[in-house]
Amino acid sequence: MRTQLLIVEDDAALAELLALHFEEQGYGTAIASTCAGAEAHLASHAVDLVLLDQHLPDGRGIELLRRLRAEDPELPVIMMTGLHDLDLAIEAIKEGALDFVHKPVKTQELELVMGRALESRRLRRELRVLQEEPAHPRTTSDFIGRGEAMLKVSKEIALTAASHANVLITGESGTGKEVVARLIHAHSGLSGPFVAVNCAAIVETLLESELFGHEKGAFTGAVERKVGKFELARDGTLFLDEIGELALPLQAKLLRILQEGTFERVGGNQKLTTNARIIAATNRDLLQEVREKRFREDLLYRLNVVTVHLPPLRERREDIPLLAQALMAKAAKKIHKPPLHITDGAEQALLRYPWLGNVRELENVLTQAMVHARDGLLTPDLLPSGPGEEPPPPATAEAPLKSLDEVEAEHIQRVLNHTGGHKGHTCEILGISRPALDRKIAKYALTLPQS
Ligand SMILES: Nc1ncnc2c1ncn2[C@@H]1O[C@H](COP(=O)(O)OP(=O)(O)OP(=O)(O)O)[C@@H](O)[C@H]1O
Repeated sequence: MRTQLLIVEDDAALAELLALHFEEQGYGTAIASTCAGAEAHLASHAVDLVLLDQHLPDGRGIELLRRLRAEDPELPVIMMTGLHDLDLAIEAIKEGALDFVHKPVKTQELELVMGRALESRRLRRELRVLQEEPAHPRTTSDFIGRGEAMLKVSKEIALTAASHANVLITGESGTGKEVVARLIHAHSGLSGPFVAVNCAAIVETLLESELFGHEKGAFTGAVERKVGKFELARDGTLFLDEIGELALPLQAKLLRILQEGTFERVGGNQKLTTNARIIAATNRDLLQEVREKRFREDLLYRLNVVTVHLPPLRERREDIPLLAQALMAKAAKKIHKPPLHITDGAEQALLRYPWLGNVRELENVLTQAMVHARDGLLTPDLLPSGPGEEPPPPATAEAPLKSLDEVEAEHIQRVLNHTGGHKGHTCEILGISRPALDRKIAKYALTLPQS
């Protein structure tokens, strides 16, 4: 996507010269000869950088700069000032201009200054994204999975990464969908950031502005213009987690973006373009959701150009020992306690356990064990299925087959027993929210042991 430059200059010959020069350099350019013209252009076009002259027929450039900064504090503006106008240059910087160049403008100097301005904007954007996002594995060595099932996944990641096609990652909660999305991004060669949005964590009305941004005054509380995740993910990846939770009106909007590559901020009429690669994830069966008319079929096919399926941990138990080591090493850095030595008994327990909350549950159980361990050993009593409790029956032909509900009820009860009925810890281990736990307790009439 071309970088869009707005030249605000009333000297038509100079404006044309600059426009021509930067068009040749690959920029998209527009010219405004007045403050009013510049503001009108900015209200209806996406602009990456403004070149602003001080003397304009309907006002001073510095005043326009002040208004532009109030409207959008992230818009980079470069002032063009007279050679001896040092006071003005200083004032412009104070008002938030990123830089200034003296007139007569030398295009080479301007190129340098513009390059710096765009780079600083990119870094600021990335910094903001990093501040918003928790750290996650970025390299394949952080991704554990040596068994058959995960080798297949690794191969899919490698094949998918460079294609830039939209990807749908499916798998139960906690199987590592976000880890895989980040790996695909890290190996894609895309220059922009990885931006994650959890579609289930934000109420529908706010999700729209989170995704698309909003204009100042678009609704009560919109005191400033907000840049949405689609804009932040420019040249990068937008990770839409729990896409199955997206409400139907937003599904329609998302479909339009995927078809046309354009969108508008909430309360705005400016058509913005996006080139973000979309990676979506879900723990739902989207085909079933389509059959039940809760998910748009056309959207599913747009998102699902490539599918990566992550099997549940209980179907790749061979990875558990290695994962346990890696997850303890990771937790050690967070809680400042050393990783534990896994005893044979504990390894057997880890291999038997159902892990309905998958890798996240394993991570939480091990972190808790590290907190409680006394002698550097991981022993079975530190794990939810400790001594005194019956291990799950082996899956032989004679063993009675249980429904998923029965297994779930039994498992949640076991974790509740382990935490002494502490709901917060139980949620952490299971990787589910507090309301979800309360619903399950009511549904299965589970009992809360007193600690
Ligand atoms: N293969 C793996 N190797 C190392 N760590 C992993 C792996 N898979 C998952 N994890 C870790 O397990 C935790 C859960 O992973 P992640 O958040 O990616 O799961 P998810 O499937 O996106 O979950 P949800 O559906 O609940 O959003 C994270 O802390 C992640 O770092």
